[in-house]
Amino acid sequence: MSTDPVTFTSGKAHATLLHPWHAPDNRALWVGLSGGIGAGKSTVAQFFVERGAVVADADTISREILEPGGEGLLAITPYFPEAIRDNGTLDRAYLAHTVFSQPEQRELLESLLHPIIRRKAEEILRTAQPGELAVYDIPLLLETHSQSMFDCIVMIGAPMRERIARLTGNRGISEESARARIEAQVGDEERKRVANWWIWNAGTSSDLNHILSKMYQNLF
Ligand SMILES: CC(C)(COP(=O)(O)OP(=O)(O)OC[C@H]1O[C@@H](n2cnc3c(N)ncnc32)[C@H](O)[C@@H]1O)[C@@H](O)C(=O)NCCC(=O)NCCS
Ligand SMILES: Nc1ncnc2c1ncn2[C@@H]1O[C@H](COP(=O)(O)OP(=O)(O)OP(=O)(O)O)[C@@H](O)[C@H]1O
Repeated sequence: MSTDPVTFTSGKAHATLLHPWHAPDNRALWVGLSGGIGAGKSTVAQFFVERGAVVADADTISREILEPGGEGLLAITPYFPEAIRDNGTLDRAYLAHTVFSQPEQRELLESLLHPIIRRKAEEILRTAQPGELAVYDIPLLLETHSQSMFDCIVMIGAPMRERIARLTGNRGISEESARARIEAQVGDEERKRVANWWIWNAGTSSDLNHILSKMYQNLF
């Protein structure tokens, strides 16, 4: 019997089953999807959306709760009053600069927002029925110690140079800002330690789609 890991390859991209896992038979399969900024999580999440999965997106929830009147904005206002504009909206660029240049400010912000984000994500994911996929797209899966929520963890990585190029090119983020966020996140070696599936998104978008299709067949 072969002990080679299961790997699907397309061009420079691959998906490898690093740690086998078991699907539950009486409820939805909960998948944690994570990876560093710009590695390709949202692209993978979209793949799952197109196949009918229930998907919760931590960044989207985080934005929603920071809208005027949102639970998150109310929680952070006493601690970050200078980040709230006169019209009651959040100055996200100002807050980003504050928290990504001062780790203790970032930890404060996270301690206020992460419990709310997690509660709202769980509300969404719990709507998935047995036989369905519940996928949580969460950049800070490891940093928030969320591993135990999931049956299967899919981690995605990509070469640093390409992540920076994709972020500065497609998303209009400055290189300095991208690097500050990368430094605030765990590295790929730590991610691989908990990953059931490891996706290396070093090829084209079509390579990524190809290996995702293979991995998806393997999930059921
Ligand atoms: C600081 C904020 C206002 C900056 O907003 P901005 O619109 O510039 O970025 P956005 O929210 O779209 O996040 C983009 C990416 O930045 C990275 N990022 C965001 N927050 C963090 C963080 N606390 N630590 C490390 N990386 C982070 C993630 O990779 C994320 O995908 C915002 O990111 C925020 O409120 N962060 C705290 C909440 C949080 O931890 N969110 C991450 C999901 S749990
Ligand atoms: N294989 C690829 N080839 C070229 N571009 C890609 C590839 N994969 C993703 N991209 C693009 O790179 C950018 C970052 O990808 P994506 O938004 O999926 O990353 P992310 O991990 O969700 O980032 P964030 O942490 O900011 O949410 C997007 O514009 C996406 O379209």
